[in-house]
Amino acid sequence: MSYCCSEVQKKLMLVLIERCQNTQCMTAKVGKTSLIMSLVSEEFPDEVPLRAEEITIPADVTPERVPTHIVDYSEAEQSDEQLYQEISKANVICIVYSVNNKKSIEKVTSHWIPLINDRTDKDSRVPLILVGNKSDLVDHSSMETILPIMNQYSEIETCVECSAKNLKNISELFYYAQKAVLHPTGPLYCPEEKEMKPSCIKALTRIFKISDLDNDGILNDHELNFFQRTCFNMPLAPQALEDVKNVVRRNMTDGIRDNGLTLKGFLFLHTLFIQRGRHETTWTVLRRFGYDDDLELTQEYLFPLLKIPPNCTTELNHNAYLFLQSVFDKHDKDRDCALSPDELKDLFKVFPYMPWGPDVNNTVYTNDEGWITYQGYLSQWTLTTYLDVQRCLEYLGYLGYSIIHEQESQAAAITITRNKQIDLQKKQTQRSVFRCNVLGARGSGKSGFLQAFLGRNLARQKRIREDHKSYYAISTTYVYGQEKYLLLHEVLPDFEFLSEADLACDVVCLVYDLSNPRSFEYCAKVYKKYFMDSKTPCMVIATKSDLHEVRQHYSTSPLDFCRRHKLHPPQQFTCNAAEAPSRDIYTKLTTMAMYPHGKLRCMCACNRCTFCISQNLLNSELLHSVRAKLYSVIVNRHMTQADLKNSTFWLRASVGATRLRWVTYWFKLHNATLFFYNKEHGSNSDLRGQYYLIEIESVREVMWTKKKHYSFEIVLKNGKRKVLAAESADLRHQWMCQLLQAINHPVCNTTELNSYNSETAPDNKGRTKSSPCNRFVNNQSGASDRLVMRRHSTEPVSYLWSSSHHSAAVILTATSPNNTDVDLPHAQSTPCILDEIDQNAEVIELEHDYDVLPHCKPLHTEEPIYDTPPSNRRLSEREPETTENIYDVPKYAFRKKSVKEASCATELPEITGLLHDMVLCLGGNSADWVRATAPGTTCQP
Ligand SMILES: Nc1nc2c(ncn2[C@@H]2O[C@H](COP(=O)(O)OP(=O)(O)OP(=O)(O)O)[C@@H](O)[C@H]2O)c(=O)[nH]1
Repeated sequence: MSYCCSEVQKKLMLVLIERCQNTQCMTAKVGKTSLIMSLVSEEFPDEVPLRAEEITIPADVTPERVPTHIVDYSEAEQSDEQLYQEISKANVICIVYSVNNKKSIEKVTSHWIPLINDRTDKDSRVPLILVGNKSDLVDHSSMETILPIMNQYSEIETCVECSAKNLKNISELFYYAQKAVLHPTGPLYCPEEKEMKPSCIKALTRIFKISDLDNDGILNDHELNFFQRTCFNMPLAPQALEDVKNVVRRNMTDGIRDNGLTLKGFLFLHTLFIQRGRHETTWTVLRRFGYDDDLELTQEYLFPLLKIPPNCTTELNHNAYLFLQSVFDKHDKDRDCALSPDELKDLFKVFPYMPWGPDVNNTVYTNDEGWITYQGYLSQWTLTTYLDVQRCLEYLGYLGYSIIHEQESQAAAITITRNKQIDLQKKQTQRSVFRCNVLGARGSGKSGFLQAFLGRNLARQKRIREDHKSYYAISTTYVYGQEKYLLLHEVLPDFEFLSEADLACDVVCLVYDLSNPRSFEYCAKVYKKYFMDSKTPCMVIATKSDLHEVRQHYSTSPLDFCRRHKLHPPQQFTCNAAEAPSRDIYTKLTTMAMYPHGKLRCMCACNRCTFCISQNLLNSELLHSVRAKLYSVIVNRHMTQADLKNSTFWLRASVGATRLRWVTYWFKLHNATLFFYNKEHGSNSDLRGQYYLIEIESVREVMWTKKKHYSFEIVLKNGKRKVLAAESADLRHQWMCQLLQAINHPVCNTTELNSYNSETAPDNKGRTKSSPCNRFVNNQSGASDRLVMRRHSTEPVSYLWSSSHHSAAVILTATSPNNTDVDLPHAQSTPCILDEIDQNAEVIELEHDYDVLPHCKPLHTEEPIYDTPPSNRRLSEREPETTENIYDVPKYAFRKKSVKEASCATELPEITGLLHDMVLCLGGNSADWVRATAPGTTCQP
């Protein structure tokens, strides 16, 4: 990767100075002005002025692509004051001496270096380049004299011998000057201590943690290759990888573990590069991960430009959820689907500070131990994105989102929703997050209402410390099969001063305590003052319904008030129950937020209008029993429940960002949705996700060649595929039938399916067997339309949604073959097909076609829904950005090194990546060289 001027926002200033203070030197001028003239005109000038004009070399003709100002200094023309000024402005200073003039060499240490150092801070010394001009006049090198000086002064970056007359090494001199500025040693390395500086170690440690995709403390081959590609945009040859590991192995005991690079080994490699004068490799890595010259993350990296138009909100897109899921998975070491305090600390180790305080635990779902669950974790990210998108971008930057997901910037994680006014006009929305402001008098039960959304009853709420209280609560709800986030915000009860933020929301919740006669008045007043004329839907909630209801001291009763203002009748609510409070009310609020126009249809409880009549019908016992009958008839036609009860139903799932692994879930087909759960007979809290059958295009058998797996594949309309496997051919057949039937496919009868049973079909070559005959496509528009219509037809049932799920038509048992901790019946006995997949290149090739599912989490948690909102499922098609590699390094130039190294200096290789570069640097005698220069050894740089 190279740096263009937009990446390195600096102009490089170069000051050339020479010794010319006494007569002797004046007669023996070292030729700095000639050097500048030769560079500019590409010929040696016969006559030179006392001082060259200040020149600027444009960025596009310099190797490092930064504009370079070259400033000449002449004692004859300039005062000391002017010289000091130029020194203070310079980014790099070239001290020119003449190789045939010993005195000019001596003056480097006796005059120039002390003069420059006196005018610069010790910690921010300007880099120096020693330039030995007139090499055409001698047939020996001045290096023997110069190298001890280089060792004495750490600020000397490089020494170059050149000839203005022969034009030898002229451009190289300027190249090194640029390089000294762009890839300075100072921030990286302490020459006195011969080790990397703490800030550099900190930055590289963060980089290591981000690159360690499975968080096992080592970079395995896959991760190293990914790292290599990310930083240097090219893969690493397997042999090169082995060579590097061998070098590290030979030089330190704990640099390699389990055939992977440990953090120690990683830091060792970088120390080695810096000592070898290959700072640019380390800088390339640092800059790729967002660091500037001071080893701070740049503003552009953390806060990319993102314009949010008015009336739009910000949400995370599918890609971002996938990334966050992989981050969660890699830190949830014990696989309990929650982050313990230690796991959370580990997750935020790549942050400069702890971003989540204890209030977060009261904002989102936690498990019984009070640890943030997977769903809680995603909810908190959703909340941050909604409320403070800049902060979200910053956090994503710390986690390395744009790097790991190969995006241009963190902004690629954000979806800016459509203007809300357009949503209102069109009466539909694509948004996934809806905000509900909760208002009510003091003590009316607002906090209780928020906490109840997180499944906490009153007894549990009483354990919350006052200083850990949160004014937000966020979780998911389902509205017509779509998962949506509902964000509740408790507004402080100050009637006179409600700010715009207190009022701006998608739905308002007016809360009063039915046991307190003075409670409703506040709601009525707030409604009349702020919401009566607004288009924001409102819902009145009568809290503490477990207590005795009293008459409200207000001119009208709450029910009459609601009727008069065409509001939904007050909804009774209590969180004072043994169980977790009901979630119905939250679903209603989300529905109102999604369909605000719906309030015109029915906000009454008159039992006379069409809406009320349909509502009663839909809720009627009769309809429920008819539905249940029909359902069981369909199910029983193809399978008995008993047949499937003991079946294992495998699902291919991706765990982490990169590895594919099989996990197993229990599946339940419910209406047009295939739900999958962590455990048998799972409830909402065990739900890991679902497929909407309407999204299924086809179902087909597949066969894994090496072992008998009763697999089949469902192909979604977006091209994604999911491979599932049952325990027997029969069960597979039944499942396929069931799914085909559920998608209204006519081609489903026992004979047809059996005749294409993969067990009997010969196919030894491919991973999967698929023929046109055993592929059933859900392309009947009629069928699809019917499903769509069915979905739409539920819309008028706004606010009447019922959260009750019908009992499972089909329940499959499942186990996680890769997780021996799983306490499930088939964990040991069921064959695992992971090995086969991993070994089979064909299978891996198909990796991108498969959707990613959350990893099986066997333990019970409180969370109700797991998967990311379907509306976010849009994968970016963008190609990864390509970057160029660094230019050639010139010949005959010496970076700082020992006499021994200098004597055998050869042309430096092109940089092609950390490890590749290492191998090239080391050459044939790599191991010997590394041993001689390893940190802590006696070799002097
Ligand atoms: N019996 C009963 N008590 C409840 C219920 N909900 C809340 N409470 C109690 O009512 C009191 C006030 O509840 P909060 O939720 O703190 O009320 P609030 O509106 O947030 O109060 P402020 O933040 O002070 O405005 C507390 O003592 C709760 O324990 C409920 O459903 N039933």
